Amino acid sequence: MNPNRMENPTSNIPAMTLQLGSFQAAVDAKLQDFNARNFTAGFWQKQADLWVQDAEAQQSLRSFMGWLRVAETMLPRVGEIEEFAREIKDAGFQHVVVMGMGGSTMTPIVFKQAFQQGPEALPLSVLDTTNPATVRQIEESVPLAQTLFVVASKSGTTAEPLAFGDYFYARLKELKGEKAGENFVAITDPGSKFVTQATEEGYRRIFLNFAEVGGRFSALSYFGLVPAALYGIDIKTLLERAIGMMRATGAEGDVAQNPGLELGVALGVLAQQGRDKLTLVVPDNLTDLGLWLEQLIAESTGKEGKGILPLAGDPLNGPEVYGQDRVFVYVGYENQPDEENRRKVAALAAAGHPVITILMQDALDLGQEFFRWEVATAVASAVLEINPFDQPNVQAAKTATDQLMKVVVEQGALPQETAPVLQEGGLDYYASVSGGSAVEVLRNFFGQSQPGNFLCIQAYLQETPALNQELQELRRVVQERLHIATASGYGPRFLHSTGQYHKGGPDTGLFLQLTTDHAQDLPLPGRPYTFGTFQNAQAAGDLRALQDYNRRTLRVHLGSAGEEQGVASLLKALREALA
Ligand SMILES: O=P(O)(O)OC[C@H]1O[C@H](O)[C@H](O)[C@@H](O)[C@@H]1O
Repeated sequence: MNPNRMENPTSNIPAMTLQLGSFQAAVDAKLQDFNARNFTAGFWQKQADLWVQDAEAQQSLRSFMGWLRVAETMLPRVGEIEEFAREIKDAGFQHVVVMGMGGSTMTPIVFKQAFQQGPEALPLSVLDTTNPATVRQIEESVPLAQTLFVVASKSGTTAEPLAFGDYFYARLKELKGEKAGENFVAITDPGSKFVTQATEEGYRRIFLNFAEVGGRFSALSYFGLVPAALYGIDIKTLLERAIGMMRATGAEGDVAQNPGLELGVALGVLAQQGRDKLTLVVPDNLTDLGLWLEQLIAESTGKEGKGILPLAGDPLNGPEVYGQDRVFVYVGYENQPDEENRRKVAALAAAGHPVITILMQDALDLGQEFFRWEVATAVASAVLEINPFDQPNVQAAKTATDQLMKVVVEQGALPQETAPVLQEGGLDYYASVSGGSAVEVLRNFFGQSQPGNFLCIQAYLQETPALNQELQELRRVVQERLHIATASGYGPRFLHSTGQYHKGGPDTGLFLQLTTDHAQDLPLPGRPYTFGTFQNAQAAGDLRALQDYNRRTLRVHLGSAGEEQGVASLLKALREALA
């Protein structure tokens, strides 16, 4: 590492190159306009009228800007967190499972992929799905009595983390009786209801985070740092590099060039010009950074019919395949050639697509990058004149799910479904389009596609490498035949991420929901329903919410065909439908 890094931190900011082609002039004009309005100074002073004009919205916006200086707040607490990590190791723990949704677990997911486990540290798993097969898989893969469960929920009221906590607490009680709490840690906001529960259940430790730091902006707070320290990451350096980026973006006064402002203005202006699909290209060891960026950008900007749609994992192809709605962002490492990706991205730039490139020195630069992207997301939201810190349409799916769960509690099962438009080969198709065969239903559904649209696969299934491959192939077929963007997410994870954009952003999505019968379901202790019913209710609730927003939806229930086999049949029909 460069020994001068802390003396002059801004000199080590990872290189960012913007190749904006014909969009450069519009971006420059907006930058000039922002600079003339002293945007950077106002930004750090939390001047809410830079975003919205409504007084109530301004007040709410200001109250969620604690992330601006959270890295500085956390730096003196590094000792406390590292001491805790040592205590856990000394107590004989052998594994850590972080459980939560959205912003509360996305950062550990990135860390687990981007870093090697530290030599003195513990292996890490993350649970962020109600899928019973996944819960079971995690349970079977860890030594339960020697596992530390970190329940991470800012609000302390999110249904999933509370269910995960209750499930594993009951399992630990069977093993350790009244001492079960020794294996549990909470990260939550002061005063949340969960603080009371965790205290009553004798949790080993409760880390109180900060009310003014929102979930998706919490990477550099306890939510990101406690799992990072347990996994053996040098959190001091991570924070120091984030502080370097704070300075570069004007935390200590004016700067000649502000990398967060430049990125944010570019993304905001490009979106206004129709380049609203932010297509992420990363090397294999950074694919989960794509998930982190998705939740940050989609949930912050996807509202009021506007927004930037970040796409993680959209197949990288030749320029002729893409429409005019793309901006490509490559994030990689200076010293990692990643030749194929870089060559393809260069071809896209040469063909006139806007391309942004960010090269990090090593994974610890993620500290800086989290902060750069947080600033850029807030800036892009100012260009779009929206409040980046609320998520008004996430609630729609939660409310619909809650209503369905009420029926489950009262009547013992989810309400009867309407009949599918088609049943074929063990698969049930539910859609507003009809057809006499799967091929026809798919042809009619995708026949609605227009330039600038996107396919969104919503898989309420067990994530496996084989299924990932199949879904990727499905995306490739749609991308190559229809020339539209493709997104894919596992439910309920994406509900706490891109789900906001799906309902609050522009009406350009074609939503393909995949559900299954849960062959090996798991009961939830103290509740009259199973994980499987919970996941099905989440799928049904979100489908209802999407339909309430008049989105185009197709649900394919894979039934008991087996998930991989079911998707394989669907893929076969899709190939024929789009031939
Ligand atoms: O941390 P929690 O309060 O449990 O919230 C978890 C997630 O829930 C919601 O869906 C929000 O839209 C996300 O921004 C948040 O990260």
